[in-house]
Order: sequence, then C-alpha cells, then structure tokens
Amino acid sequence: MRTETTFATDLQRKIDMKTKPLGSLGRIEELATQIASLQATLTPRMETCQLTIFAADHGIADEGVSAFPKEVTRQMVLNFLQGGAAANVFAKTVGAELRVVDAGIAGQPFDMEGLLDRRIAPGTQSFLSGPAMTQVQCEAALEAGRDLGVGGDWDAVAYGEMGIANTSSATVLTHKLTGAPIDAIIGRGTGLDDAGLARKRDILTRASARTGELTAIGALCEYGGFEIAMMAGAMQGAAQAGRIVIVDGFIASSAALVAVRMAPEARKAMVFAHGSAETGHRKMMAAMDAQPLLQLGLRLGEGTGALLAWPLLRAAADMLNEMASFDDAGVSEPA
Ligand SMILES: Cc1cc2ncn([C@H]3O[C@H](COP(=O)(O)O)[C@@H](O)[C@H]3O)c2cc1C
Ligand SMILES: O=C(O)c1cccnc1
Repeated sequence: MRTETTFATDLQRKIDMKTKPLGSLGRIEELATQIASLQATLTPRMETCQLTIFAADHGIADEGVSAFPKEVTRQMVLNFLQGGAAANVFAKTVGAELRVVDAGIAGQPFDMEGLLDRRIAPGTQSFLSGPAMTQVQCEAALEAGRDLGVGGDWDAVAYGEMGIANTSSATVLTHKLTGAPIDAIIGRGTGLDDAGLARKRDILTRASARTGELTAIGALCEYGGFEIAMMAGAMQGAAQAGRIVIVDGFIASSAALVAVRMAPEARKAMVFAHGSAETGHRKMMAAMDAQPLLQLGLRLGEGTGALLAWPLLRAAADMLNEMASFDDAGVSEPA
C-alpha cells in the first residue's frame, strides 16, 4: 500500500513532469493537489457538480436589518424554481445541477415540484431577545444537512443560500467564533444605506451582548439560521464522503466556519470560491487559513460565486489527467 508521503511525492512529481515550467499553473496546481489527495488517486474525477440552495427565514429580519422585506426569501425561491435567478443562469453556463431545499421558509409549506422539504420551522425567532432556535431544531437542521451532503454521486458539491437578513446571522456567528469585533465584520448586505447600517450595527451589538463565549453549536443555536445550520451539516456530510465542497460567499463561509469548528477534518474538502465584497468575509477566510480563488466583487450569495469557480476545479483535474508530460510529448526538460 502506498504511504501518505509516497503518494504526496508521486503526485507532486506527476504535476512537475507536465509540459510547463515548474509551478507555472499556480493555484490550479494547488487545486489539483487538493482534489487528488481528497480522492486518494493520481487520476481524480471532476466531471459533475451539484449546487444546493438552502432557503430559510430569519426572525431578526423583523428588526429592520436588511434593505429588503422578508417576503423576498419566498419570492426568490419561486424564482429559483422557475429558472430565473442568477444561480439558475450560472448553473446553466457552467453545466452544474441545481436543487433547492426549504430549510424553514416563513408561512405555509410550499407544494411545488422541485423543492425539497426539510422545513424545521417557519423561520427562526429573532435573536435580539433570545436564541434563534432550540438545540433540538439546531441538531435537526445539522442532521438533515449531513444526510443531504452524504447522498448523491457528485464529484463536487456547491452550497448556496437564500434568506433575507442572513448576513446578520453570518456576522454575529463570525464575531462569536473568531473574536473579531462586530464592526470589522458587519456590512451593508443587500444594500443598506448609512442609517440602515447604523441600525443593523446597534441591533447586532445588542444581540451579541446577550451571550458570552459560545461553542460552535452554541453560537449556531443562538444566532444561526436553518439554512446556515443545514449548510454546515451538508458541508460536514459531503466532506466525510470525500467530496469537494465549493464554498460560496459571506453566508456560506459562516456555515463553513461552523462546520470546521465542529469537525476540523472537513476543511480538507473545502475550496473557497471567491472573496465576497462584504468586508467581513476576510475575517472568515483568515480564521480558516483560506485564500479564495476569485475576486469578482460579488455580494449576492445563492451559490453564484461557487458556480463560477467550478470550471477551475475541472481544469485542475483535466490538467492532471490529460496534459502531456515532458516524456510523453518529447519536450526537453530544463537544462
Ligand atoms: C432579490 C434578492 C436576491 C437575492 N439572492 C441572494 N440574496 C442574498 O441577500 C440576502 C442577505 O442579505 P441581507 O442580510 O441584507 O438581507 C440573502 O438572501 C442572500 O442570499 C438576495 C437578496 C435579494 C434582495
Ligand atoms: O457574499 C455573500 O454571500 C453575500 C453578501 C451580501 C448579501 N448576500 C450574500
């Protein structure tokens, strides 16, 4: 049996013998190394990708922390099901599958084809005055996520979200899990003006003062959302199944942070797609020692950035599998 070190040496040698100057494919070489190591093969498969969008509502939305009303969560889910959102369009562009999960949208359950029902409750409670969810709800959301993450036969999975006010959840979660001040993490989300941002800052500061230091699951119960908890569970499940997890922007990264704090091994499966325009995203990246692949100024969520990064993963695997070596091509090695 191949030991871990000979595998790593063989893999590096395979990359270095390709017809290119040493290291000249930069981050693509790093990606190839990550993918091949995760799949434990020198010929990894990276052909199929599925994006799951988790949708849920947030009690904290009623405090006026978003530029948009709560109903938009539900309206956007209809838009996903009709194929009209940015995530639908990009999924088509890059050849990825898309599915949508109701993790806890406010109001009555939908009865619509194409929507997976994993509803925990019709939205969380406002975390200004008490926990967003009970421990039982939190564990149910994590478990439903793990099930969804483990299932399927995709080479890579991407996770996105829809939930008005979920940048507020992501902000307080990151504050609690990294210790970075709220001020260094908070942003305008869907586009708050100065007065709106001041209000969001006040609400989140007061909400965060309710509790002291928290464990990852404790922070998730207090300040999370059902879509964030389910996403964190899905990331753990997919990582456990040895599948690449493409992490989207600000909200998805807060779920990744929760997942990694609960199960550090999950980090190995994660590829961070892009640097969100929401400033606090940098704190999350630093906390997970991650360098996002793309810088596109995105601040949408839905998994849009994750989808755009998917072709880079395919390119990395194709490089390993299809590119000629100096020997194959009869190209001279460096003098
Ligand atoms: C039309 C529309 C489509 C979206 N798609 C994703 N988001 C993004 O914005 C929300 C988070 O920002 P905040 O915390 O400021 O509410 C989430 O639903 C996120 O997915 C959207 C927001 C809107 C308005
Ligand atoms: O980066 C993101 O995922 C993001 C930022 C702002 C609003 N919604 C999503």
